[in-house]
Amino acid sequence: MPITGENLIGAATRRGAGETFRAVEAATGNSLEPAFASATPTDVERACALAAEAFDSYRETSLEDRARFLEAVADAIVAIGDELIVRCMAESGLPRARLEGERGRTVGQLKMFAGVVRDGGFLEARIDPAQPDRKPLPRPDLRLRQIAVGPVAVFGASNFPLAFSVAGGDTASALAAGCPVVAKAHPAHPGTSELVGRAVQAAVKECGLPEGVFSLLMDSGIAVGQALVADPRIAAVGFTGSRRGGVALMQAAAARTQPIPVYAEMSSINPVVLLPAALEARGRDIGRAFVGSLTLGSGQFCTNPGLILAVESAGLDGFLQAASAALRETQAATMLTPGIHKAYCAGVAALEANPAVTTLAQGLAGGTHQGQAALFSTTAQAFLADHSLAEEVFGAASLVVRCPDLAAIRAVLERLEGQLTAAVHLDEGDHDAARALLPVLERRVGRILVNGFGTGVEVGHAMVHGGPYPATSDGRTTSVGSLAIHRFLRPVSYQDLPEALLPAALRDGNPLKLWRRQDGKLVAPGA
Ligand SMILES: NC(=O)C1=CN([C@@H]2O[C@H](COP(=O)(O)OP(=O)(O)OC[C@H]3O[C@@H](n4cnc5c(N)ncnc54)[C@H](O)[C@@H]3O)[C@@H](O)[C@H]2O)C=CC1
Ligand SMILES: O=C(O)CCC(=O)C(=O)O
Repeated sequence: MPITGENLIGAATRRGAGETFRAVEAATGNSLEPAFASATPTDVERACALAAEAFDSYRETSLEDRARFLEAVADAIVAIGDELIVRCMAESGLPRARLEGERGRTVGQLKMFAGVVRDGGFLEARIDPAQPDRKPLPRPDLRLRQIAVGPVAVFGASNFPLAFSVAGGDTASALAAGCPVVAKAHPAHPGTSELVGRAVQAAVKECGLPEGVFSLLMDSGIAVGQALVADPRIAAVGFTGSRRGGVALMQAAAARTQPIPVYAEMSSINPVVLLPAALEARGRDIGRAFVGSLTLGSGQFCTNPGLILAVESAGLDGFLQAASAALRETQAATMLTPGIHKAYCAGVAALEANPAVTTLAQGLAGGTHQGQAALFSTTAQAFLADHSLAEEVFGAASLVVRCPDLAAIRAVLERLEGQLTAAVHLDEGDHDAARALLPVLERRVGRILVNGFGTGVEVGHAMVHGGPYPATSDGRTTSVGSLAIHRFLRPVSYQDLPEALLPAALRDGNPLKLWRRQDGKLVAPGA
């Protein structure tokens, strides 16, 4: 499939008339062909108009047709073949095995949402039958279902060019909910974006859906994204990226005449608590496993373990020795973009220059575009006194906070902003300490895990990939897993509608065979 550098606007391909730009080969910094041209305000307007036009018909597609469409998108992505992986490797610097795995996750995610759609549970159908004889007042017939919110703007992430990008979790969950999507390609991987975008475009056509169900816009800067969020036809935004970018989109959305929700997944340092019994029993093993998680994908995971908390002990010394030894042998790895590499180097330099911070170990030095892993330590007292130490350094750097006691660990956790994950390493002897920390962790994070690290999010039904601000803009939601669909739904009540006017999900006789809540009680289809 040739990459042309065009915008995909509904069924059409259209060369933008805005500023041109090229993808950059992450490993070398060289430009890649072809030239991409940024979309213009007219392109944004056309994509949003088509999305609005498609909305009423797309959101009422049958559950089976919508599920088949999601599967067709998955199949079309697989059908691109190796060309997708090769282009993505060049643009992102990520290795083949990682990207093949990420493609599997992307396809699996689309198929999971196909299952969610077929099941129909997301409609949350509820029926409170009329009680005409109720005293003192009769009760009306009330029926409720969830409907799609409207066209969704999706901003792909630089660090997951497939699973969190053009046909990633935000797009899959929005399409599953019944929302058309206008995606804004990340300028770090425009070729990958176009290939995936063309696969979605082909699936829309193959399934006979209105063309406005999907569009893809290119931009070297932020103008297209700003125009998209400001467009009155866009009803919600999905974003993964920097805190600065996410906050800018939240502000743009809030400044609209009709404000809309922005679901932004932004920054997180993912505290890891090492409890005393676990450290004493296997501090060295935990140290080696920690370095594996820290350096995965050159540390470019929002779930990266950026903060380690432990009480001073021989076990902690063992952890630090093993982690430092493993880190010193770690190869430097290509980072996603020169900008991300520069930001990482600046973050590491700031830690090195901080008098309260000690450099424990560094990975092997690398080339111009490669990130060198680094491990630092400080004290709980210094951490609590210096807010800059809690800032995300996006890459393979982590800070160990040496604590005098468990109370200091708790004080550091209380100081942290919202996080995506917290990991606790524990043995049975640590259960009392862990129990005492759990309420703090629940207040701070979206996912609590034991004896592991947060990198590598499982896509499933019980997953929360979210957390209080600034981990995300709305801690009540998740961007991974089937619950992500709820970001793009809203409930509507139908009072006293004649049967002929009711949506199928709420009709007598339950034609869609849904689980429904009847007078508050869950009733199985056919019951
Ligand atoms: N926490 C996380 O999951 C991630 C964090 N990052 C952080 O973000 C930094 C930069 O990485 P990027 O991926 O380029 O993130 P970014 O936030 O700068 O850009 C992400 C997307 O949002 C758009 N955008 C950014 N600012 C905007 C604005 N003001 N108005 C409209 N659109 C805007 C960009 O064009 C891009 O499409 C990294 O160095 C890292 O610190 C990056 C990737 C993931
Ligand atoms: O750890 C993962 O699998 C996902 C990480 C993520 O969401 C991100 O880095 O943006």
